[in-house]
Amino acid sequence: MKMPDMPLPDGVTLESGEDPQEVAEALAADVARFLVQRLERADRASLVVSGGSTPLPFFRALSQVDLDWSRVDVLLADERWVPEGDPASNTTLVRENLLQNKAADANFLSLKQVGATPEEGLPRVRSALAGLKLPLDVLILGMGNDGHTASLFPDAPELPDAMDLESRDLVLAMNPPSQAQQRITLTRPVLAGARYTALHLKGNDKLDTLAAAMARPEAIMAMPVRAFLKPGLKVFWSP
Ligand SMILES: O=C(O)[C@H](O)[C@@H](O)[C@H](O)[C@H](O)COP(=O)(O)O
Repeated sequence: MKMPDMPLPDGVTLESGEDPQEVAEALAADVARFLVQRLERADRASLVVSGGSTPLPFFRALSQVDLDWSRVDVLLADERWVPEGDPASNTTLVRENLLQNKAADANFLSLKQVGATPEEGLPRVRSALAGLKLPLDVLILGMGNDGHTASLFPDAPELPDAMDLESRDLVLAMNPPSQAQQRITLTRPVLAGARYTALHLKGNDKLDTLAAAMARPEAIMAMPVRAFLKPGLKVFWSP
């Protein structure tokens, strides 16, 4: 694939192409290879995906892959606190596009549980995730142009807790004033421990944001995605 001319932090790789579909398929093939390897060594594997608009072709490509999906636990890195079926629901996006075809046998662990607010729903979300083994196996992150990833938003009052590497919380409620919906997110220590991490980006604007994130690696609270620009990260980008 063609690479944009961009210096990357040590150990971070970039795969890029002109065609978003082709890049999504390359990511799906890479993820599938990793999942198959994990399933040779472990009873189950976890696959953590992000919502938003970028992952749709990746979900559809991955859903066609032949592997033992009955041993894969799928969950979201973050969710908007809206009912299933709402156009903003990441759960609905995943159910309709990833948990289909060959992947219909996967076990889905939902971050959206009963409760008027994410704070109220947290105990049920923790119960839903009780069987999840850490470290996570595969993590696919997205990124917003404010430098958020998952629901680690720079303007969320809960950000210091969610970014705390000493925190033992698996999930936290997030209330960023910039967002239309309340959120729930896996915390940084959980996300950052994943065995395989990819950052899936689409659009020239995202490349500019990535360059801005790389320019000041230490300022992670201003752009939380910076916390994930570390050795082993695979960036997949298309215009
Ligand atoms: O629920 C969400 O919104 C996310 O999980 C979020 O972190 C997303 O990955 C980025 O905002 C990128 O979103 P786009 O793919 O729509 O640009």
